[in-house]
Amino acid sequence: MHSETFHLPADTGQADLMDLIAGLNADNRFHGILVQLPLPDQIDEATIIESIAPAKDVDGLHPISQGRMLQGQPTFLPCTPAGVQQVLLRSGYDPAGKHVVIVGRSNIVGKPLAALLMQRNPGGNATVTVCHTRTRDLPDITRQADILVAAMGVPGAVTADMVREGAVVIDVGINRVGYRLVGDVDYDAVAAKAEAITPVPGGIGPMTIALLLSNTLDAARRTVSV
Ligand SMILES: Nc1nc(=O)c2c([nH]1)NC[C@@H]1CN(c3ccc(C(=O)N[C@@H](CCC(=O)O)C(=O)O)cc3)C=[N+]21
Repeated sequence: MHSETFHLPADTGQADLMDLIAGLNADNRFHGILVQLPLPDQIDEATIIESIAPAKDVDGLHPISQGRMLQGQPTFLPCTPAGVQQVLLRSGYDPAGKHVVIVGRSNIVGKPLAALLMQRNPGGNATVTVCHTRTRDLPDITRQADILVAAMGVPGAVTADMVREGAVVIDVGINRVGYRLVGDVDYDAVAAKAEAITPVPGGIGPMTIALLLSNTLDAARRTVSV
């Protein structure tokens, strides 16, 4: 597999980044393109993501990919949400009929995960609640979760009092605290209550990478027609 990383200076202008993407869109040595987020302030993220050819959008963040996903059509699924879905299915926790509470509404995790898990599709059929910074009585709602997904990007934000005994807890957080990598869940205390929990590191992060490779393989096989 051929792969290249383009490290650009932090002050790169929008036009230069667009030029690079246009070149990669047209270069048939590359089946997939991922623009690492977040981008610096001088660059408009939405414009950049929309400049990626949908056929190479292995990150699943292009509005065409997300629109197709929302409508339940086959497309590149965003890697972290698809990784969460796979870890649930492969661990025996089909979300169908379950109350999934997602804390966090980012374009890269919370919003697309909600769309994915509510689909009338295998791996979907969940009842989904999305919580965020303006949610009132957050612990009240998280305690109703059969499956609780922490995706707010705040280290240790999900504490044991927020989790129902026997819940399944998915920690999407990747936070660097000093030299340590920690999730959004207060792991030890929550693990004592949960039926199952994903650790950080060694949980959803590696699943995200696996789904990125899976999408890239699909792109190379052209199984996704876009
Ligand atoms: N367009 C875009 N798509 C992304 O998917 C995207 C992004 N931008 N920007 C940054 C975040 C973060 N992210 C991670 C994926 C895997 C690990 C991972 O595998 N971490 C290892 C540990 C790695 C270590 O120890 O440094 C683990 O959790 O076990 C971490 C972080 C993807 N992101």
